[in-house]
Amino acid sequence: MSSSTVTSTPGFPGGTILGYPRVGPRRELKKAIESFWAGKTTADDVEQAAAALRTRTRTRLVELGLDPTDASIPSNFSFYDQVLDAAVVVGAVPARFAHLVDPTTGRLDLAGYSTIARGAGDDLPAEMTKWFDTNYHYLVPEIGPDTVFRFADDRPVREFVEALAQGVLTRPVLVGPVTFLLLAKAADGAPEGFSPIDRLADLLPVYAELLTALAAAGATWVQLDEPALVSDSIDATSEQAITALVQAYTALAGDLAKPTRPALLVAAPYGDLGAALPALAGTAVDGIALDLVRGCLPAGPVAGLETKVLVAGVVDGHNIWRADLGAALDRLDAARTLGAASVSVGTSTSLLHVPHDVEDEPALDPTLRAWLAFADQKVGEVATLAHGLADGRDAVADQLAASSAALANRRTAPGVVRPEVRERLAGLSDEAFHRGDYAARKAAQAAKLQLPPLPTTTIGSFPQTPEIRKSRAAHAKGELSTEQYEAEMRAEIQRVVTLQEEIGLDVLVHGEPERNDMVQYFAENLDGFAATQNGWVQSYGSRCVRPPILWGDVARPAPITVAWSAYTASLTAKPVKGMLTGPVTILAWSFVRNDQPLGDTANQVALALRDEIADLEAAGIGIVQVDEPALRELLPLRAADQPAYLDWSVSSFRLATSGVRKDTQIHTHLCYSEFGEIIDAIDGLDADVTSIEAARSKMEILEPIAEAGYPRGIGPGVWDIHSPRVPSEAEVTELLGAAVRSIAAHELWVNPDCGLKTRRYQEVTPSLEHMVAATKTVRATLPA
Ligand SMILES: Nc1nc2c(c(=O)[nH]1)N[C@@H](CNc1ccc(C(=O)N[C@@H](CCC(=O)N[C@@H](CCC(=O)N[C@@H](CCC(=O)O)C(=O)O)C(=O)O)C(=O)O)cc1)CN2
Ligand code: MET
Ligand SMILES: [Zn+2]
Repeated sequence: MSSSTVTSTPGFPGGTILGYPRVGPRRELKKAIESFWAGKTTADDVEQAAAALRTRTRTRLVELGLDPTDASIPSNFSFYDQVLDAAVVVGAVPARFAHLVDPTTGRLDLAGYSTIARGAGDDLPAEMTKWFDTNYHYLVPEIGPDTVFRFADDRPVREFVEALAQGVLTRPVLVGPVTFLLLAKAADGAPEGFSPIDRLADLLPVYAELLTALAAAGATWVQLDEPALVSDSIDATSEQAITALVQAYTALAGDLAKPTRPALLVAAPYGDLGAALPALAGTAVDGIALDLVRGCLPAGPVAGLETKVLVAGVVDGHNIWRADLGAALDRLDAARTLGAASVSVGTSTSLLHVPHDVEDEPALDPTLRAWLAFADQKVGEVATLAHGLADGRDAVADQLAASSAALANRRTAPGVVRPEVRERLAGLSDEAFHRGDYAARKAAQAAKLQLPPLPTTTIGSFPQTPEIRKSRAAHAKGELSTEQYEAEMRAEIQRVVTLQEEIGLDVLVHGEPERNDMVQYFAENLDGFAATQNGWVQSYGSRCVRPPILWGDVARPAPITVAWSAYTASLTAKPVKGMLTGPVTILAWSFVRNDQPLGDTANQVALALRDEIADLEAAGIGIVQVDEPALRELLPLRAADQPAYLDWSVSSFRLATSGVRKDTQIHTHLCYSEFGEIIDAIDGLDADVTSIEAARSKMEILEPIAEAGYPRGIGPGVWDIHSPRVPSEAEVTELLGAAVRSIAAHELWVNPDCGLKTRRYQEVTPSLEHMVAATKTVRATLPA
């Protein structure tokens, strides 16, 4: 503990942020890395683009008021994902990728790194899953008893040196060792009962080595992100996690003395540390960053904090509403009562989850724009609050007044409250949430739809080709008339229908060519939402989304999808599945108003969807899929908060889908595989058919479903569409074989893991052909 007594760091008096967007305001990194993947540029070109982007970020952050000399500027760059980066730094490349590591340098090049992320040839990619309760995805590390940890890549040191050479003393950001291991899965072949966290003692020396190297390069602070400690959903009991936390930071901070190591800031974004806070405060780390937007403030002083910097995360890194600066200053005053050596202003999470700059949205209504803060505005808020904290509220009186005025304006602006929407919701009876007996529905649907056993279908989208995107961009710019644009989309639907008929699929889709994104599209067609032009946020790797802003009461001014689905149905004798995005997912992938409970907002969206489904049914569409891939994502990280969430989320889905006749088949689709824990909620949705991701985890998901005796239709994905790999017919046959062994064949559907929008036809056509051929093989094995 000797090191902490020599700490005299004042922390970050000008404020700090936990991280900043990495893809660039015009998605520069996405463009650079995708052209490398396409073989059009070299790894050096990508490195140069990345270095330019890092320089731009640092310059911008200094301009916005962060201090370039006290390590308040984080360095959190990544080519794809920070969890994969951590694995690469500590040498934990799964054995199956060992051939990608250069035997002389012991390093992975950008091509090898990309292969782990995306797969290539026979190399299946690492598993990908959601990062806490966000729409960001990380690559799951694979750790076994024999994984050799070594300091394999000094990229964090090189990036620190690069910044220093440009006059900016950055704070390198790394995924902390405890979170890294808690998020990892046991490598294939690990013995029963083995858990990656068992390897903590072997991993810590590598982190120590890295910290030592960073200190030698001149780093004064390093940030280690430990969000696993705010979540009960991670695969460890909280006592185990806390024990690991104490072990880790006793070793890294207590046993390793400064200046051999930099000061350590342990960050706990996304929620509340709970009992982990006093435990962490008892170690010799130099700073703790708390999420004071999602988390609570302890009631009084915390023992151990008196030697530490407390970074008070009062500016929301997860949403885009302008901060209530007065309330944030109150919170900072309260944070001062915890007894820390000093309090610095911070963001609650990295700013990775918000777009760059609200000033880059010229088309946004100016009234709405005044309510918003994107990453750059949030850095400004941090600087203002730091000023107010240091010099008193009078010093920032103008900014406080502007913040209160924006809030007051938000409360009273037209459209924020629409009485007719509120009255319709208040008048709903219990009946609006129930569909009636499944067995009767199943019989009515079977009689109407006449499908073969193991019906084949897709999840909705077909490839978003460059031509489709160009047309949409031209239409948005006014260069292509609406008439021409819609004619092109109808021609695309015609092609997609013909292809599905040729391949022999049983339930057809229209392919969603007219949608820029499954949430943004609906937001653009509903009242109460605003869409952005440049508000890109990284979702995974090079893939980005522009989350819409849900600012007012939601209503549907006119049918949205009906004409597209009806047109599709006119082209084929096969059943056509209508395609909507569910209320929970629309909320999860938007920036949602924070002035009323999420459940109320969800029900407003649900009513709009209920009307859309009624119109689809009236237009003769017999199957409607309502996607809820984000149902798991919004699940609160603390177990105590989960039942209330599951209650409103499931109810809103039922409100959307319960208005139909019993012979109308409702499908839903959920991505991601850890559904064991929400199996009851999936059951509660009461959908007739549910498709889920299963291929990347080799159908492991079927076990909890079979154990729970799940009673309705289920379509475990047999093709991992997140990878450009084409699965062989044999591979699909094997996955389907596994499925029929655990799920009753009459409830089993055959489909890919997810939509095909990110894929190319050269992958889609053979993969779907393999899927249909494999289905025929497996059908032949079924008892008559
Ligand atoms: N919101 C959301 N979250 C989600 C998913 C999802 O589908 N939506 N799926 C899961 C996985 N995440 C994903 C996230 C993004 C994408 C994706 O494909 N994103 C696209 C952008 C989609 C989009 O907004 N497309 C627009 C804009 C396309 C574009 O880049 N246009 C060019 C111009 C066109 C040209 O000349 O090529 C430009 O703006 O520069 C459109 O089609 O209209 C990308 O990164 O490339 C896929 C999956 C989980 N979370
Ligand atoms: C992320 S879930 C995607 C569902 C949507 N229907 C699609 O096929 O793209
Ligand atoms: Zn999906």
